[in-house]
Amino acid sequence: MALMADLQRFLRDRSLSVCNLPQKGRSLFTGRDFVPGEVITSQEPYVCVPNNSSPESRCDGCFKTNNLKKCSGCQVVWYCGSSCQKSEWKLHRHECKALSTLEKEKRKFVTPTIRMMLKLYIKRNLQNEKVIPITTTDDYSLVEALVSHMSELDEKQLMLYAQMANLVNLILQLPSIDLKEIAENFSKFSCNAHSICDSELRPQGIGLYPFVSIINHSCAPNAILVFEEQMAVVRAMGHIPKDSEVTISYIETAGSTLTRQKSLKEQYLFHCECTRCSNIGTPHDIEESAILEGYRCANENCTGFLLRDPDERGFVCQKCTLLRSKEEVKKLAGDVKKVSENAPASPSAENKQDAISVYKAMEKLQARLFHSFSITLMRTREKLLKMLMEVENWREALNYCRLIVPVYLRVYPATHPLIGLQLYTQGKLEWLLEETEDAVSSLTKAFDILRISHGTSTCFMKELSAKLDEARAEACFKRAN
Ligand SMILES: C[S@@+](CC[C@H](N)C(=O)[O-])C[C@H]1O[C@@H](n2cnc3c(N)ncnc32)[C@H](O)[C@@H]1O
Repeated sequence: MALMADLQRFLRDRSLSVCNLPQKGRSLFTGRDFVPGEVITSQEPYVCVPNNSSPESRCDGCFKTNNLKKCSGCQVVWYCGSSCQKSEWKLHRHECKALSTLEKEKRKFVTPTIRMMLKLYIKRNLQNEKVIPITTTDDYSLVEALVSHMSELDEKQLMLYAQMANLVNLILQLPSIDLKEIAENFSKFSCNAHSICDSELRPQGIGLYPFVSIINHSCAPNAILVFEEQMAVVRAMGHIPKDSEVTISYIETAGSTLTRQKSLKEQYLFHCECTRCSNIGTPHDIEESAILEGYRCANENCTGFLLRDPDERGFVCQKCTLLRSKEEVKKLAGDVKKVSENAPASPSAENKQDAISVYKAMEKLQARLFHSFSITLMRTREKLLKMLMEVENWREALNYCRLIVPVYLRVYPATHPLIGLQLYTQGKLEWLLEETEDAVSSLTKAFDILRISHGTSTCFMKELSAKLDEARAEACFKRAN
C-alpha cells in the first residue's frame, strides 16, 4: 500500500497518471501538455545485460567494447576496468559464484536473457535482505505487476520457458525458487523487456524497465524511447496535450499494416487498433501496402503502384493501367532470390568487396522488381551503405544515402530519429566530399530532428552540434573566398 501511494506521488510529481483501459490494461496518461522533445519520464534499469555475442563482447557495467578483461571467477562476464567491476560487484558476486560452479560445457547456454533472469532473482533477494535499497521505481513489485500472457502461449513456447527456468534453477540453486514463476518471468521479458540502443540506435544489450513498461504501443506514437547509457528516456515526439495516452512504438513501424500487426501479435500478443491500424483495408492503406511491399510499374518512368489483376494475369499499374505479367514478376523474383543466396548477412573484412558486388547486383534486380519506396530495396541499400562506409568508399556511400533518405521520409514520422541519423550520415559524407553547402543543410535538418528524440545535452548531440558549427564556418569561409 505504501508503495502504491509512493508510486501515485511519483506520478503526480511528473504530471502523469496510470489508468486501466479495458483493451490495453495499464496505460500511462499525461496530466499536462508536453512540448516536442520534452522528457516525459526516465528510468534506470531494474536489471540489464549487454549483448555478448562473439566476436564482440561488451563490458557488463558500461557496455563498452574496448580494453575488456574476462572476470577471472566465472569466465563469462567482461569488464573494461576496475571501476565497472566494482560498481557491479554487489550483484555479480552472487552470479559469479553460481556461474563458476556450472560445468564449462553448459556455460554456452548462458545467453543474455538467461543472465538477465539470474540478475533479476539475485537483485530481488538482495533487496529483500536490504543489501540494495528499494525505491519507488526500483522495486520487484513493479516486475510482479507486468503482463505475461502466460495463458495465451502455445505448448512449444511453454516448454522452452520451462527448460530455461530449469537452467536458471540449476545455476542459482536457491532453496525457495519457484520454477513456474521463473517461466512466467521469461514470458514477461518477451513482452516487456527493451533492447538498449546507443545514440545511433544500434542494439547494445537488453534491460527491464518496469515503470517504462507501463507505456503501451501505437504505430503512430506520440513519444519515443531512447537510451542515455543504460537509462531509458521517454520524450514527446510532438505536442502532447493534457489527458492524452502516452504511446511509443514497440516495433519497426516501416511496413504495411498487416506486417506490423503480425509482428505485434507474435511478440506482444495483442491486436493493434491505433489510428494507422484502424485504416486497414481502406484505399489509402491498400495503396501504402502496395508501395512499401509491392512491385513497380513495367514502365520505368511511371511511379504508380501495382495491384493484383482480377483475371490473375499478373499485376496492374493503378496509374497507367499497364499490366506486368505473372511470369515476368516470377522470373525476376527468382533472379533476386538466386543472387540473395550468395549475399552474406555479416561479411568479414576480407570478403567485403565481394559482398558489395553481390549486394549491388541484388540492388539492381530489386530496383527493377520493387517499387522505389519498397522496404526490401531500402534494406539492401542500407546494407550497401554500411559496407561502403566500412571500406571508405564515400562517394558511392553518399549516393546510396541519398536514395535512402526519401524512403525514410515516406515511411517514418517526420521527427523519427532514423531520419535524423540518416541525414547526419549524409551530412558527414557531403562534408567529407567537400559539398559543404549540402552538408550544412543535411546536418541542420539532422540536428532539428535529433534534438527532439535525443535532447541536446548528450555527448552525441554535442558532437553533432559542433560538427554543424564547423561546417557552417567552412561554408561561410568558402562563400567569402
Ligand atoms: C509493455 S506492456 C504495456 C503495459 C500493459 N498495458 C500493462 O498493463 O502492463 C505490453 C502489453 O500491453 C498490451 N498493449 C500494449 N499496447 C497495446 C495496444 N496498443 N493495444 C492493446 N494492448 C496493448 C499488450 O498486452 C502488450 O503485450
